[in-house]
Amino acid sequence: MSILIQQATILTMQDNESPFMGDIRIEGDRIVQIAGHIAVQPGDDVLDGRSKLAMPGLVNAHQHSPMSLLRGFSDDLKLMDWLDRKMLPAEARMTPEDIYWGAKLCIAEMIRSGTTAFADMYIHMNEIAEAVLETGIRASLTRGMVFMEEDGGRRLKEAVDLVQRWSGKANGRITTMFGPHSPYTCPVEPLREVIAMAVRDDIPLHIHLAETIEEVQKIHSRYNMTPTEYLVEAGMFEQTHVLLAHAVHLSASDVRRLKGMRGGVAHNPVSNLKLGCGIAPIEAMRTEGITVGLGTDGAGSATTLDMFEEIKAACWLQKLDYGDPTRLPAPDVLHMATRGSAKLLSVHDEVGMLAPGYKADLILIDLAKPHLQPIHNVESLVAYSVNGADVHTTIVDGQILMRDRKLLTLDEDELYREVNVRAKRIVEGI
Ligand SMILES: CSC[C@H]1O[C@@H](n2cnc3c(O)ncnc32)[C@H](O)[C@@H]1O
Ligand SMILES: [Zn+2]
Repeated sequence: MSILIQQATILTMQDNESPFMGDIRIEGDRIVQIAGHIAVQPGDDVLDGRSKLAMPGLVNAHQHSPMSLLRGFSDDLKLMDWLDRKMLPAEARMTPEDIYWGAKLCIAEMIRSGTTAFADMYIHMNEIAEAVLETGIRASLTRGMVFMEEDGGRRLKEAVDLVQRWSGKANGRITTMFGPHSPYTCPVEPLREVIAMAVRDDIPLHIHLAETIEEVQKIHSRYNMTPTEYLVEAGMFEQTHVLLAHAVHLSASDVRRLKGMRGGVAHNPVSNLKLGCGIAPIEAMRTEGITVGLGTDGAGSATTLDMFEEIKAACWLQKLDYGDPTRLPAPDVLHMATRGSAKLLSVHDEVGMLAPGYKADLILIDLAKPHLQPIHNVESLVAYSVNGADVHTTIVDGQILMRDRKLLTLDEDELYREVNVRAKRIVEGI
């Protein structure tokens, strides 16, 4: 199967390369050529790129995909109340089939808004993997582990099974991590056990860190440390790649401690804003050379999975925090949402950039709209003006998942019927 995109404005996200007009040839799952003009070959599926911008698909570095079923069910609460009183009781009622449909709802929204890969942490991960397999998106899947009660090793066994069963599946679209949920739900013994297993088998870790001031207080009263120090003391950063979600409440010395870490931080500005968590010190992390990517968190908290909203919110927060509009400029935030997040998912050697040899994970944005004209600066336009509804075409692994805004791997009517019935049953009486 070959695809030829003709005469698009191309933003490759390669270092020091300005946007230019040209063609992109895709063969199988890879980009094979990018040039000013590429001849059509027999059998090519030709996509008209005129008035469109081709860029790498966005990578959502922190998600809880089935929480799309809980979007709008419980808003305007503090994180711990929201989790304990609303989310956990609802999750206890979710069947594996609910998880499957919730993940599909989430994936539909992501494909529609230009996300081509995501990092997920949840329960019943086999069903999420099935949804990823069917829909064609790329994902790094993690069985989230809360160790506050003895479970006879069930969660850890499920995490190991996920890795063994799904790593590298779907032509490499599916990868896996281990997911101890957070410092406040993982006492040191099981945490050390997971870290040792991750080191032994070279499996990356995905964990929430320092999301709220309450978490900082809790960890301080339990261990007389910051949440970051707690993970450092447990040996988390010694030999493993770690994806840290949130990292809002880091002291200056916490940031220095993370310098040189493998992996990095998934910044979730919309969720942090909505839950009133605080502003993550993104500019300080970047100064220390820490990789920062962007994520949404689950739709239960963020409400939207549109990464273009995260891009805007990330810029606005750093500018506001420093009282300085030069902070987190457009090219840097786009780097975070593509190459930065791809690094957090350990796929940066083939995802996050448009280049020959890279995976064909890309989007076409329709620029023929009043809010996207005139075009002075493509990167500014993408960061500050584009939104998810402007995405015209989404391609992952060389497969077109959305064309002219029609989803090709999902039946939306069936999807909306299923999720409405299931969502109502799950939340009833909570
Ligand atoms: C055990 S699977 C993952 C677990 O995480 C919960 N969750 C969703 N959003 C957040 C958040 O912002 N901080 C901490 N935990 C969160 C989700 O409800 C699942 O139970
Ligand atoms: Zn989360």
